[in-house]
Amino acid sequence: MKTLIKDVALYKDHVITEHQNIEVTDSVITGFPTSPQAGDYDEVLEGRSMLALPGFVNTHTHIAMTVFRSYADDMQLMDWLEKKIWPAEDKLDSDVVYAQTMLGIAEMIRCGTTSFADMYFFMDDVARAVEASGIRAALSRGLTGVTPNAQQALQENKEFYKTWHGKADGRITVMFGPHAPYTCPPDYIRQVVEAAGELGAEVHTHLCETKGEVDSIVKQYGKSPIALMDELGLFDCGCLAAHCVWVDDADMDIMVKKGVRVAHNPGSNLKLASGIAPVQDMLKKGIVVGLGTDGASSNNNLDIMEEMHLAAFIHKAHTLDPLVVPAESAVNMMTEAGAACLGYTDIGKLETGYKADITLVDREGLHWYPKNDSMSLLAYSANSFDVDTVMVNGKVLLKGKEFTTLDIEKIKAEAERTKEKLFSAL
Ligand SMILES: CSC[C@H]1O[C@@H](n2cnc3c(O)ncnc32)[C@H](O)[C@@H]1O
Ligand SMILES: [Zn+2]
Repeated sequence: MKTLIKDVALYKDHVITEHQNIEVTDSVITGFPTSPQAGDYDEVLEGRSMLALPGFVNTHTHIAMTVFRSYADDMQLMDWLEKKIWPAEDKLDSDVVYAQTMLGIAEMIRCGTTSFADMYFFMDDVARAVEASGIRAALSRGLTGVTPNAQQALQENKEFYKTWHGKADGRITVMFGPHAPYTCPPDYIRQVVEAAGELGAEVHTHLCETKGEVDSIVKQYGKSPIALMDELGLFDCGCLAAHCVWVDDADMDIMVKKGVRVAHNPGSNLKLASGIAPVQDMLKKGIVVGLGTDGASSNNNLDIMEEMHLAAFIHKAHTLDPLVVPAESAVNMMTEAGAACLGYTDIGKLETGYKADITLVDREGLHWYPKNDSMSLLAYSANSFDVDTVMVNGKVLLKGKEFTTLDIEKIKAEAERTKEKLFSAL
């Protein structure tokens, strides 16, 4: 199958060049022909007025938490988790998780996302939804060491890896998902490290999200969560760490040394009043920082372009420095750096040999005029309604802002049905 994306503005090597063509063969970008003949292609996508970007990456979410959207607002993290979310999550089942995951995937595709990192429960159902929808994902079974099912959950993560890693034409990869230092005591982290190490799997965790978390870990163990996790070997697995709001210079030096990648979730951090991560310092030190939405209950949507806007804005105000997180840097976090966060080596760039995960953004909205700098317009003016076309692994999932494969009315109905079922059990 050969596809041509014709006459499109191309984001490549961190710059945007007008009037380019992209050739896709099966699942891979195979070139940028200068005079392509339409007759040589099975499918031609008109790119005039569009901007082609590497597919957007949501580096941290709990996808099926769509069911808890607008269920528990205006609370701080631990209150929110302990009083509202964890009791409700006890009632989840595989039917709810599948339906809500499909809803979340549809929302992400509509916003230009081509891959995401998830940590949750009923992960076989999440994987089935990823497989069916055509999106790409790095999935982990959420693990807590303080609950009675700690050992069973770890066993499930192992089985989940064996069943799904590399499946769905390579669109699914599996990580281990130790939830956080305050739910995973040292001995449990050691077991996770051993299990992940045996399989060669990476880990996805929450770290240093709130000041309270850091204070209590320092009090309990005499060191920061970052230093503790380093000592326990978690970073030697290859680690994607969500939040990292309350990290200091010494922590960041460890993160640089151990190649810890950060999922920055500005929307969730603002809504849960957790704080603002020192992203400008992380970037200066060379830490890979991607963007995440976190779950739809602490955001309250899965719109990664909104996170890009927030990232491009809040750090300027927080540091009183308008030069931090410039437009290109914010776009890079949503694309190339995001892909690196998920451990991908052939995704995140529009280059020959890379997987054809491509998002086309329509530049005809009034907010794209006058036609000044496209990078600036994308980072500061655009919104996800501008997303026109989404391709994952060479397959078009959204075209002309319409879904090509998903039955959206059915997805909405199932989301309603399973929400009713869950809440009637609470
Ligand atoms: C063990 S599966 C994942 C677990 O994480 C919870 N969660 C959702 N958002 C956050 C957050 O911002 N910080 C910490 N934990 C979070 C989710 O509800 C699941 O229980
Ligand atoms: Zn989270």
